[in-house]
Amino acid sequence: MKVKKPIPKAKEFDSTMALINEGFNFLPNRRKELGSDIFEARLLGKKSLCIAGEEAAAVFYDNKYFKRAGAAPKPLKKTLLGEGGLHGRDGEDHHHQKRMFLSMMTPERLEDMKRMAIEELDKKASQWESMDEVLLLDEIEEVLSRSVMNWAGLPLKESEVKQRTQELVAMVDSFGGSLTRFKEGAEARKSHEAWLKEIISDIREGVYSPPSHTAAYIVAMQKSPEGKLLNLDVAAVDLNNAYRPIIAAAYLIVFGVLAIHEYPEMKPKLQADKNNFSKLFAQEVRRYYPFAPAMAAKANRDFIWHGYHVKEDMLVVLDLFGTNRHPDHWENADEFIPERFANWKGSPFAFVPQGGGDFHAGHRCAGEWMTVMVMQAFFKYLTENITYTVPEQDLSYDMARMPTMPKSRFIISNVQKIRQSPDNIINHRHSQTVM
Ligand code: HEM
Repeated sequence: MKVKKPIPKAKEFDSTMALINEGFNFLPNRRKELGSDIFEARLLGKKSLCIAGEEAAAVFYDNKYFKRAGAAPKPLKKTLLGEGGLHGRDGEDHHHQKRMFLSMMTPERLEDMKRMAIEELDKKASQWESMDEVLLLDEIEEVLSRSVMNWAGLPLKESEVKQRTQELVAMVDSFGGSLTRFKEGAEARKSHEAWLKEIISDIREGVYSPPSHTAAYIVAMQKSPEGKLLNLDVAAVDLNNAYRPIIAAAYLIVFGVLAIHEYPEMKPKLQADKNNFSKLFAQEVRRYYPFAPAMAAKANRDFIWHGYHVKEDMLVVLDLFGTNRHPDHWENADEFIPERFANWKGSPFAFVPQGGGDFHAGHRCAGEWMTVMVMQAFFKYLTENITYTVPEQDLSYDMARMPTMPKSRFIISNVQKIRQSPDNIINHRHSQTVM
């Protein structure tokens, strides 16, 4: 970890606009310019400490030093995260709700999600065969949205699929500073939460009875440590948190398809899947391509770190994207090399595309196992079960847009199914193991 003393400051009086303009590169750019993995910057008018790397992540995810209450910016709560949900909780209150989320992610339930998603993908692929051009990002968003709402036990009517999918997509696509996307995300959240509140009320009144292992049932009937059902608004936010985020995997799946296109040697390796290559590939896609730029927390006490006095309530921002590419931990960090994961010793703090630390005790993403499993299964399906061509298009991606994706949203043509059934993917043994 590179630390310059005294801890340097970003050049701008307030760096919020620079963050919006530079996007994923803002934190890495400043670290490079300042020669330090720790620097001070003013963000949204608040003095903040920006940090990166394995050691930084270890401190950031230590509950002794940090809390989440009041850390997330307001616009994020109106769109991506919702208000009052798991992300902003601390201590036993957080642990209690986190246990609920993790109870949904049993191996059986993860298998259910993989099967449902691959079945939907296989149905879509049949339609793609008669289409001139397929907009892959949009199609995968719909596949994931249909399957995850089914997985979550929601009563989704065919006539509602478009609307509810668009709402999930608008919430996920809302961060990063664009006013239009913020407004769409906020509207989507209002409409989606209103729908979820009706469903939760129906479950509580016995009017609607999804299976007891589904997210809808679990959240509707979840009780606080004092034995009370969750407040309806909070229950809607948490139920949404239990399935909406899989939409983020659509962006990463499309980036994986981009990698397959740009590095032609990947396709035969994925098909052969020697030493579980598809898992290594999914991990490298999560490390290399940008999705979540950073996380914010607040210091819950005064403490000194690398000679810097972190004051209670100070905002601290961890560079997730930059940590995944930190040269201290990753050799040739800016190159796409799935094999690096074959001998990777594992670290809860150096590889943080979905947050770091411990699943139960901390804020590490509750959906990480599901994400890896779904990504791996999709990469296998897209290389083993169909063939397609990639027409001329703009596949570049804008690092200033958060979240980002290939500008063309990845178009494929001439799709042909080469297997009648998706069972080879559904029953594949190696993608059944989680992390
Ligand atoms: C590509 C897919 C995904 C990405 C990039 C992603 C990213 C993240 C990130 C960065 C965090 C914050 C970590 C922190 O607070 O320090 C998080 C938390 C969370 N994620 Fe995900 N996530 C993904 C998929 C999922 C899925 C599929 C689910 C559930 C089905 C999910 C549920 C959650 C929940 C409930 C939290 C809050 C955990 C807590 O505060 O304790 N995520 N995710």
